[in-house]
Amino acid sequence: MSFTTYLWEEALPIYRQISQHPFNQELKTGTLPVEKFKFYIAQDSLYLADFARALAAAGSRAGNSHDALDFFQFAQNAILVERALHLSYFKNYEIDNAGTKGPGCFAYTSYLLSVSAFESFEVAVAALLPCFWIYKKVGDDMYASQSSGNPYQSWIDAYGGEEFGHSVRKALDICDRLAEQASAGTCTKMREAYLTASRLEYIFWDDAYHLRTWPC
Ligand SMILES: Cc1ncc(C[n+]2csc(CCO)c2C)c(N)n1
Repeated sequence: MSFTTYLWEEALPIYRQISQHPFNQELKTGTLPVEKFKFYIAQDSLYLADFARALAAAGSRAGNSHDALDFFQFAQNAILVERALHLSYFKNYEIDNAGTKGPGCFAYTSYLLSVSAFESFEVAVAALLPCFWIYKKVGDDMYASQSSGNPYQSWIDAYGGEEFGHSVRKALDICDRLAEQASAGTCTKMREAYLTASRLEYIFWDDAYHLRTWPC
């Protein structure tokens, strides 16, 4: 069994909760209240800006130029996605300001930035992987059961598409190759990082669903 297949199985209970979360169920059927989608989009634009920095920081510490280039390309892509979000969704949904990070977005971006700066490349790759893989699976699931006239269809199309699938495959292959060469101790840290980032993905959606901001 490949390392990433093992990761998927270990984190399956978290993925199931994400996939069954009312935010994603209502996004899929198009019944998600618009203020929850707007909250999510604004937080996601703040997330993507830091996610791109984390990808570039991890890439700068890659062991070879191929992996570095892939991570720099992922970083470039995250910035382009963020820009597209601003141009289209911010305009369509009349969001004039992304505001500041809420608790889940803050926790997730702070975690990815610190792992990418202070842990090994291997552990950083494992922490950055759920962002790709969980979105691919969530996107595929929504793509497969489309409801006609869904106002959120363009969001679903972005993550269910082929081009995105190619990036996910690359990230998975890098993670598997690194794990094959890593010590048992590093593999344990990779698993922990993957699980932590998966839980933070859950919290990100849960915060949007409950429009959660700081308690004080
Ligand atoms: C909270 C949150 N997690 C994951 C993604 C998905 N995502 C963002 S950028 C990118 C590809 C980078 O090249 C992917 C897969 C998101 N949008 N928001």
